[in-house]
Amino acid sequence: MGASLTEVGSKLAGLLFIWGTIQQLFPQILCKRIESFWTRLENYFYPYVQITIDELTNGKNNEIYRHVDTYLGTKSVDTGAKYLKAEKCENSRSFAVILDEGEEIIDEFEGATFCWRSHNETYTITFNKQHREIVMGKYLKHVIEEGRAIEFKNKKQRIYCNDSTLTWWLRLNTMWKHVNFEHPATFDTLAMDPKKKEEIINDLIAFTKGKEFYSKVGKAWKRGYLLYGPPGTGKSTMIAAIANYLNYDIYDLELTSVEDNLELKKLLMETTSKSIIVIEDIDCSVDLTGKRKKAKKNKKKEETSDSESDSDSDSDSDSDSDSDSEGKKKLTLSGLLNFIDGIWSACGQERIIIFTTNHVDKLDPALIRRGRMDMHIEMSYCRYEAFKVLAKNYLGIDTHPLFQEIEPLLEEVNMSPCDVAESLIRKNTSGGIEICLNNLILALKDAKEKAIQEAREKEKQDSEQVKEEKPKKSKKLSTKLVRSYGRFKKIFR
Ligand SMILES: Nc1ncnc2c1ncn2[C@@H]1O[C@H](COP(=O)(O)OP(=O)(O)OP(=O)(O)O)[C@@H](O)[C@H]1O
Ligand SMILES: [Mg+2]
Repeated sequence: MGASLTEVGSKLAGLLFIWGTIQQLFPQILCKRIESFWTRLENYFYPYVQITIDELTNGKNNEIYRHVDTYLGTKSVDTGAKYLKAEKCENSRSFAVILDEGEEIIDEFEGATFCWRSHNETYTITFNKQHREIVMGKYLKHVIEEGRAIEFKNKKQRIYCNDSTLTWWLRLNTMWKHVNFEHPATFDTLAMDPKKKEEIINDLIAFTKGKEFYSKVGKAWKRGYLLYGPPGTGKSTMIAAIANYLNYDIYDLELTSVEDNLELKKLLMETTSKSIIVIEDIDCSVDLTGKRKKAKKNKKKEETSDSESDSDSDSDSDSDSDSDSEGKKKLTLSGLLNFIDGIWSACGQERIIIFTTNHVDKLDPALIRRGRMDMHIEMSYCRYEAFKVLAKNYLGIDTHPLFQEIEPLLEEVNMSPCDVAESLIRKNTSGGIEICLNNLILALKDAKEKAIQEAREKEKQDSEQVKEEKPKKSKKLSTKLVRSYGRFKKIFR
């Protein structure tokens, strides 16, 4: 009896085990079958994929969301979306129009259709799964680039300066101080030879479109311009015109406020792409031997203690200017050269470096060699073509009978565009165009007369100098003759 009970028990246990196994196995297989069937059914009735772009990712602003926002804002006009929001964006010249909550728009790209929906600070894009490759490979990239380009076009330009008066804790955050840049200069208002102007504009266009070229030839994407010429010929105005043309920010680097090479490097690292780094009057900022001139703030000190400054400058010239061998921190020419085209100079992309000077001959050739300063642009005195631009700007005229008189005078006289503009700017106060032009003619004649007088005086001075030197020479000759006569006498005595 006991044996038969044990047998029944073990058989029951076997049956329970098989039942458990069946229970475990079948639902999974069944579920999988149902699942795959459902997916097939879903794909058949709903063959779409959805991508979500949130405004915040890990608590930080999602850059892609912003670009999508801008892109869809501009698309909303063409697609006839009805529910929109207008927003004033920080650092933007105009307000932005974006999709309102729940609004949808349809966008098309390469024959594919995409449905965008704004919902709860999120954008969702829905598309047919057969367009997955287009979306991943091209479309999203296109949306981001377009959005970025629109933002760039609308952004307010800024001008930055390196401020040595910033306290050290503020400098930890940034070494540059900025204000909005609102200079009205453009290439249209810039008075210079039209061919030269066109050449510069073409060079700028080639540069901005040169991303692939620069990467192909293995060069950092940057370009250097040297602007040289007498005062008042439009060097600073040209910088403003370039910045406005490209919509770039300007970093106005005051070298005399830079402590040492390391600080220069830090300043460089804090500049952004699509910007112009300007060093004005470069010949006044850095000694051509590579030594740094005293910072402006130390000027007074120098004046009061001449002897101190003498010994200082001596020690400067004694030391090897391009090395920090004595552990002294300083800004050197080599530091500046590294700033322009050392490996660190490639820490940002699409950057322009501009130097200006009144004395190009004073600059170290290493500083302005091609490759560092790719284009040397001479800003010269106002000739007839440049004058016509100024006349158009200041007087609103293309031609005038008095131009015939002005043209030859401008070719003869060296007058800066700044001085020419000064005569033309008095249109309102002087009473009219003709009076302005006559004033200019008088100013040009005066300048011509002055130049002739100066030339005469110089000639006179030169001839007097020659006269003074002649008796000296003849005196020297006679003493020589006397001496040699003495020797001659000695020999034949
Ligand atoms: N080529 C120019 N075209 C239009 N305006 C000019 C030109 N040159 C000078 N001006 C006028 O003269 C003023 C002085 O010009 P700007 O400051 O550009 O000269 P600069 O060459 O930078 O002089 P500096 O060498 O003294 O710095 C400008 O405000 C501008 O109005
Ligand atoms: Mg200037």
